[in-house]
Amino acid sequence: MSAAVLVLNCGSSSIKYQLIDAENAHVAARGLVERIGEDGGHVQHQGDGEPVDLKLDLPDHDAGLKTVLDVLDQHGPPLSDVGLAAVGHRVVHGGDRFSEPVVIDDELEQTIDQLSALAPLHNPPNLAGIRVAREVLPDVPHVAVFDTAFHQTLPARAYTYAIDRDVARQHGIRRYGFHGTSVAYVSRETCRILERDPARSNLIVLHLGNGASITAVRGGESIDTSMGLTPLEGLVMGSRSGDIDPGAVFHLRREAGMSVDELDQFLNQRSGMLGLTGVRDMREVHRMATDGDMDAKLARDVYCYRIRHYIGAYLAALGEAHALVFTGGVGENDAWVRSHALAGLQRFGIAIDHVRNASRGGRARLISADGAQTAVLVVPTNEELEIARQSLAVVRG
Ligand SMILES: Nc1ncnc2c1ncn2[C@@H]1O[C@H](COP(=O)(O)OP(=O)(O)O)[C@@H](O)[C@H]1O
Ligand SMILES: CC(=O)OP(=O)(O)O
Ligand SMILES: [Mg+2]
Repeated sequence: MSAAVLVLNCGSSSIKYQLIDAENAHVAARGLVERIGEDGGHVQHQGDGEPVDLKLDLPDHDAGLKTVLDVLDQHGPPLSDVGLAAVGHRVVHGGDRFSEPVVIDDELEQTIDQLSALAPLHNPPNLAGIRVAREVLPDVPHVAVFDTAFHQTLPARAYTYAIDRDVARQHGIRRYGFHGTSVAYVSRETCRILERDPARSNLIVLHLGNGASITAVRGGESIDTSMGLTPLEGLVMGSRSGDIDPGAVFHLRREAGMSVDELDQFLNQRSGMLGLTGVRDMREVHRMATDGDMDAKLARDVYCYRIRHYIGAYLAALGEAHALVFTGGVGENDAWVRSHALAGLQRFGIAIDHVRNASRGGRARLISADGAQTAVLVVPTNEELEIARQSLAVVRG
């Protein structure tokens, strides 16, 4: 029986896809569709032949996804030959309804639609992808894998905001947490590498990508996480502010005359590293800092200090951490951020070896100093493989 899963991660203007064998982790094809709904649409595909690079206008997700299927047909491997077991969809917000992946039907589509208000940047494109994919691949089960699912174990004291309980209940205002698929994968990998029993392991997982979050994991379960009602809270991100006094929002509404939508856009798309420096990519921030740009230097400092602040909080929440793990584009590649985020934590049992930290390569590795109490690791995430595995498990029951 085929274990092939087509994994789709539909963003606002992009579609990332992989065709994966969920049993042996073999990737038969992967690709990226960019600039959907903008000028200069772009498709990059790597199947079983030469890499494919196409420029064509893609008015919407419908056109984007149909192009993916065409490219698979022409450049391989065609889905008709593969015999798909499932299509796995990344869905960012699942509210408090889903602690497991779910086979998608019309009712689930409606629920994801209702949850769009809580993740306006993420859920609408996720849903657009689901609708088109179900239409063009009607005979394959489609599975939703939620970013929020792994965090459904949060205790009430960690997910409750101190506001009027009736208002909170009525509007679903609580911490949900995101990046859960990545955190679940990375946590399991970490315990496997360290040969630790997950049930007896306390971990702090830092997912530092475009979005960034930190999670405290005890016994394989999330017990606290930095993202909240939406993926805006917590760490400083590429274009999102992370933590900010809500009073600043009222102040900007009154004094700067920003509308609610403008404020939403301001904090989600024009803040974070982009707001502080004018660029969102950490590599660019480093280049500017090296050239002496004071804003870039401050931004790096703010970014790392916020991480350290949360590590302190989660050490206190866990009592002790057996491992601290970096993942995501920044976490996996940025030795400077890793060493500055952990600076001064030796007394808490956290110390990195600078030679190990500076070593490159896409593989999981230990970077802590010999003798340090807490293992520090870099573990590349693989959300697509995790989605493929979870999707296959659901359809096989
Ligand atoms: N070598 C690098 N050094 C520092 N940061 C990097 C490096 N490579 C990628 N990044 C950062 O990682 C970000 C992308 O992270 P990633 O986890 O791949 O993103 P996404 O959240 O879209 O999945 C980029 O925006 C960039 O800031
Ligand atoms: C939830 C979230 O922030 O996702 P991403 O990092 O992909 O933007
Ligand atoms: Mg990501």
